[in-house]
Amino acid sequence: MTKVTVLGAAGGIGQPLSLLLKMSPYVSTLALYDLRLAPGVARDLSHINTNATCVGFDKDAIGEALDGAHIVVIPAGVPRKPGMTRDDLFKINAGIVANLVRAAAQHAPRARILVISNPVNSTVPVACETLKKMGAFQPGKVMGVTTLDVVRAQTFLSDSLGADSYSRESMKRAVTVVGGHSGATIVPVLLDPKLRSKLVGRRRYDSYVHRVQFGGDEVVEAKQGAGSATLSMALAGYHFADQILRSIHLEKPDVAPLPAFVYLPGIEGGAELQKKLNTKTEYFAAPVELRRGDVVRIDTKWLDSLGDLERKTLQVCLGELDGNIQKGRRFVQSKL
Ligand SMILES: NC(=O)C1=CN([C@@H]2O[C@H](COP(=O)(O)OP(=O)(O)OC[C@H]3O[C@@H](n4cnc5c(N)ncnc54)[C@H](O)[C@@H]3O)[C@@H](O)[C@H]2O)C=CC1
Ligand SMILES: O=C([O-])CC(=O)C(=O)O
Repeated sequence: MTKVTVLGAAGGIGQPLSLLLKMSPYVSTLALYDLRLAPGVARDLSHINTNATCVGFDKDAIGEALDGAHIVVIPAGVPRKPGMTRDDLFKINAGIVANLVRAAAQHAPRARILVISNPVNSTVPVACETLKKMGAFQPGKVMGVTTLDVVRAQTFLSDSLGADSYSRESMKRAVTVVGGHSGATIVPVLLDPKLRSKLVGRRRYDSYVHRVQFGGDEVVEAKQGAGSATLSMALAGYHFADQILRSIHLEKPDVAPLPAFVYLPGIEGGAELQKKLNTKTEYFAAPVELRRGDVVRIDTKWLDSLGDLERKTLQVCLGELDGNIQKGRRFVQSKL
């Protein structure tokens, strides 16, 4: 019996993500919560003939929505409009994430918390610091969802190499993404040396990396003020949640370990990663190993396949990441 609660379930990401979760054989209860419309969305989904029971909750029923959840997914918050950076969302979304995480700790203390709300590089530190303050922080249970970067990195690699010879499906183990989830902090890492050699031309590599780093802007511009990526994000969020669900149900992962933006000092492999990267950063996205739905180890194998250009991209990432992290930490620490 596995309960998943979606906070922000009536939004652009929340609705299709809830639809995908309703199709999951691992979900027995799907609880939808939003400030508006969640009971309506839940009623709609509840007519689908899959086993998960889908229930929607009004704004003042967050406790009930969260009660006993094994996984809490948070896509609540405002999205970008053209001309904005993810960091511009911090003012509103940091408070939303802090309040929702506080409620999750109270009503679902054993839940894995999957943070989608932007800016992830700061909202994950907000979540972790909020939990630390409550004495409820379990590092292996808080994950920033960066799967969309991996989905894009695979799609754009196929585009860049020529989809006729290098299909999108065949890219699944060819590239991962580490670092963070905004602009220069997004670092694609090619795992297949043969493919790397095909991208060697400096300009080709640079334009590939740029497209992965700024893929979000492409969607924001194309949607002309009506929001950011929702459908591709719902799929990516579902892929990530599916790996957690499989792990809870003692099933083997069906894809290469996905990255998540996590708190390094609390997780095995975190100190090794900091040492190898020569950084003190406390948060970083890297492929993670799961056990019973929790992150138990950070994978460092990808470091062995780094090329010179990737090392440079990583240095730029680390330079930028710290400011995002400190912003999140300060937000919580300033609220005594
Ligand atoms: N991690 C990632 O890769 C990605 C993250 N995002 C982020 O996801 C967030 C949501 O994006 P969309 O779904 O497009 O936005 P949206 O505006 O369509 O939906 C957000 C939903 O959150 C709800 N909400 C706001 N405050 C809430 C609260 N306190 N409690 C419960 N629900 C609340 C709203 O009522 C709305 O239904 C944004 O911050 C966006 O930047 C978007 C794409 C990718
Ligand atoms: O770009 C945005 O604001 C939404 C997002 O995080 C993405 O699409 O990667």
